[in-house]
Parts: sequence; C-alpha cells; structure tokens
Amino acid sequence: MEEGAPMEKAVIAKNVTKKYKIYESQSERLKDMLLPKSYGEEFYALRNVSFEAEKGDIIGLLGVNGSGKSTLSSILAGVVPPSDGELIKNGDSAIIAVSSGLDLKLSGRENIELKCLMLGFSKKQIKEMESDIIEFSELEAFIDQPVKSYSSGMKARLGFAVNVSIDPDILIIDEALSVGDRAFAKKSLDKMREFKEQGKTMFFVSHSISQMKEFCTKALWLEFGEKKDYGPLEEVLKDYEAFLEEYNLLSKQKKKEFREEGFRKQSRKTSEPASS
Ligand SMILES: Nc1ncnc2c1ncn2[C@@H]1O[C@H](COP(=O)(O)OP(=O)(O)OP(=O)(O)O)[C@@H](O)[C@H]1O
Repeated sequence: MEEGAPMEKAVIAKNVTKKYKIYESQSERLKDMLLPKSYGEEFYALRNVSFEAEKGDIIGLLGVNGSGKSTLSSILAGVVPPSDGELIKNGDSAIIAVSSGLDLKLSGRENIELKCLMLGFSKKQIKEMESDIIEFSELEAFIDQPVKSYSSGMKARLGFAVNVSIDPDILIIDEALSVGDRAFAKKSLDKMREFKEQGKTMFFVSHSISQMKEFCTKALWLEFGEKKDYGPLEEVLKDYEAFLEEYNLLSKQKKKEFREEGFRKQSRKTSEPASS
C-alpha cells in the first residue's frame, strides 16, 4: 500500500451477538416453539463483539475452548447469522473449517460443483476451475467417491482446495491446518502466504501460537463470548500467553468451572450493549 494512503475497512463488527436457547428436555423445546410463553434458558455464545479490520489485516482469533471463536468464524463467513448487532463486510468471504459444509452424501467432485454453483460460477467456469481444485486437494484417486468415506484430513484438503480456489477477498481459516498431514499443511501455509502478499484479509483460528506469530498482524481475544482484547498481535499475545500459563495449570474440572462461571456472569448482565 502507498505510504499515507487511507486504510480501507474490510470488516466492521458492531455489537455482534449470538444467542442460543438451551432446553432441559425435548418437550421444553417443543413448548418454546408452540406456545407464546418463552421456555428454555438463553445462552450467549457471543455477546456485543465490536471491532474493525482493515484490508490486509490477518487476525488471529484467540481464546480457550468454548470462548466463541468458531461462532464468530461462522458469522464472519456468513454461514450463521448473528442474533443481534451488525457485521459489514467489504468483499466476498469464504471459510475453511474442519467441518466446512461439505455434503457427505455427494462425491468430492459433486461437492466442488455444488459449492461453486452456490457461489454463482457458471458451469463453464466450474469446469475450468475443477482440475486446479482437484490437483490442489491431491484427491485425484478419490474425487468420485462419496465424501462420507473420506478421512477428516481428506475432507479438510477438499475444503481448503475449494475455498482458496474461489479467491475470496476475506478468508476465514478455522483449525483447518490441524488435521491432515504435514505436507498438506505446508502447502496450505504457502497458499496463505500468497494470500497475505496479495493483501487479502484473513481470520485465523489455530491452537498453534507459532503459526499465529508467523501470520497474524492482529489478534482478537475472546473470553466467554466477549471481546477481552483486540490489537496488534504482540500486545494481545503477551497478555494471552500469561493467562494461558495459569489456565493450563488448572485441572479439567476447574477449567470447566471457570468457563461455566464466566458464561453465567456474562448472561446475567443486562442487555445493554457493551461499549466497543
Ligand atoms: N448450535 C449451538 N447451540 C448451542 N450452543 C452452541 C452452539 N454452537 C456453539 N455453542 C456454544 O457456544 C459456545 C462457543 O462455542 P464455539 O464453538 O464458538 O467456541 P470455540 O472458541 O470455537 O471453541 P473450541 O476452541 O473448543 O472450538 C460454546 O459454549 C458452545 O457450546
């Protein structure tokens, strides 16, 4: 980018919130659907998350299990709508996740065609893209087999190949490099480097802090579905790593209690939007 050129926003999130209802039983769920009175308990998987991403930012989503990273990834990708708040995106987005919306009954090839059709590509364009996608996925021998027969690594390869080939402006990568073999992970990382050089905006969920350090320029730390911190990677990581050091000393039970208590406190807050 030219020096002094104004930053271009890629994503603006304003109080993005995702609520789920938790029911104690199937009958409670049915009553909630059929009767005017509300049943079940409201649970905020994300609450009032606000931030702005500039074009070319690569943002690591940090947070322990259940903090809301995948929920935010799905909302950023447009796969799941927020319950409240607003998300403005400047460009197309695509998500690469371990369970990235593949139809298990269809073959690998049919999944490629379906995904590309859904994105508005013509049959002719799809035919042209198909061989590159198959080659990238390294699934030539299995491409006409149903995806349900694929290993999780193979599914991740297919998902990765399709989503990078459609050349989105905003790419969300949710733990997609954690499955599969090293050689494919390296190839995927190379593709991400290429995207980085092209100035694409990316969101990256990974349990590997070293991968985060290599790629990300910024980090967004989620805790109990809320934004704990957002800023330059090094600054956020410094506090997050110190937190993790203590958190990792906790027993499994204590970690669970920490999360449950955090979400309980968060859900007791009034519905007033938090400041961003
Ligand atoms: N469809 C759903 N219905 C109810 N609760 C949900 C649903 N999806 C996610 N949640 C809950 O929302 C919270 C946030 O989940 P999310 O998967 O976004 O966290 P995460 O940070 O990605 O966790 P992990 O690192 O374990 O993948 C969790 O408590 C999860 O149980």
